[in-house]
Amino acid sequence: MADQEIYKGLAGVPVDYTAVSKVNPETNSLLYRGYPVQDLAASVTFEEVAYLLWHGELPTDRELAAFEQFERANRHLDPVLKRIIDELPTTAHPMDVVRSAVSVMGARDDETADDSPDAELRKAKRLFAAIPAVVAYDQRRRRGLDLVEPRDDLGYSANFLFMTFDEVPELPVVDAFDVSMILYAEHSFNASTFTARVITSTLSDLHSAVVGAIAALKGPLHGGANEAVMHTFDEIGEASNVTAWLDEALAQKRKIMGFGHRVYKHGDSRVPTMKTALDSLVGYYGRPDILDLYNALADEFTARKGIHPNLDYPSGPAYHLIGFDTELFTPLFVASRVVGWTAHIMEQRAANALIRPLSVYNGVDQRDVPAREPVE
Ligand SMILES: CC(=O)SCCNC(=O)CCNC(=O)[C@H](O)C(C)(C)COP(=O)(O)OP(=O)(O)OC[C@H]1O[C@@H](n2cnc3c(N)ncnc32)[C@H](O)[C@@H]1OP(=O)(O)O
Ligand SMILES: O=C([O-])CC(=O)C(=O)O
Repeated sequence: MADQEIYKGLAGVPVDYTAVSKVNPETNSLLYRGYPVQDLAASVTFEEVAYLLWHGELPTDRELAAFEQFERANRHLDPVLKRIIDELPTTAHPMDVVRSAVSVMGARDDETADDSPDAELRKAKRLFAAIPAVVAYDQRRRRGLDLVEPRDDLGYSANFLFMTFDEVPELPVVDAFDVSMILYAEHSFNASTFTARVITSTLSDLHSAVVGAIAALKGPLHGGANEAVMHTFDEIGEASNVTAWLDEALAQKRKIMGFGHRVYKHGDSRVPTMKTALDSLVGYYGRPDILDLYNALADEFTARKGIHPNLDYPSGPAYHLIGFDTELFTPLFVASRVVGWTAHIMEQRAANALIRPLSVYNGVDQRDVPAREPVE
């Protein structure tokens, strides 16, 4: 029945309940377990947000101390994993490296087959702790530099930057990076989270679901857009070129990366908070040219098309200013979103139903297989 209604891209279709986060396009707001994300970004660390997303409540001082201890104890790059990463060509995209790394972590985790809630939580926390070392080392090896061991006296974000750049970062940089991690951590049934839930729904394991989620995040219509934003900035060069560049891009019907959203149609709730973090980085690094280009493109594209920036738009230039190579931007998104993915994996497992929608067949009608001449 080709005239049966279908919901292409599942647009507008609610497929399950979630208590992890609430995306509200009417009020342009995002709640993590009931808390407005911009309030969390202003007052707590990424570690506390991760705890909140997994456990449903912010940690007490004692709970936070125990979690921080666990995280710091699991930060090291497993030497076996390092050897495997070293075998991967630097022509491989860093998303392929982090996806392969999580797959190896799954194969080497003693609890992979244990899907009890406690084991799932421990695996989620181990991934949270270990992914930064993979991303940081991948950037370093691409630059011909050695591994930097983690430091136990630094928080998650400061240590992440330390392992990448081999120097203790200044507070404004740590703060902006931490805010980006908080904002990227969770966003309801986006494509990568939904992928993780589909995989979990078959009763597959947590690492497999995260590997699938990374694969879904890689695409430029989703997480890959933060990298693509920087390529756009490089192409445009400077603010004065925006109009001419946009004329041509729109004439070619190109998608402008970092703009538009499936759910938010009047602006992404996270952009103002990330834009403030970008402003602070622009001031810290003395790069008003980046802000001029950012504003020129955002103002002109939104005025012409009524399409607003999404979180990837301010995050791209922010990561560039901090010093990350452009191809590493989406792996940074992975490091953060692994929290949301694993919270959803646990939620899916706790009230599972196999995810298996229907399709409406529109191929050729039933026909007979042609008779074959017998082979001599
Ligand atoms: C963290 C995140 O993952 S946020 C998303 C990151 N992705 C991007 O930034 C990639 C660029 N943006 C896009 O491709 C889209 O806005 C999406 C995929 C994010 C959402 O798209 P959808 O909800 O499926 O809407 P769709 O792609 O159908 O867009 C509706 C219309 O707006 C246009 N449009 C939407 N976004 C853009 C854009 N960034 N540039 C140019 N046109 C756009 C589409 O071409 C379409 O126009 P049409 O009706 O004339 O064909
Ligand atoms: O919600 C979405 O579709 C995409 C997004 O913004 C995210 O995953 O952060």
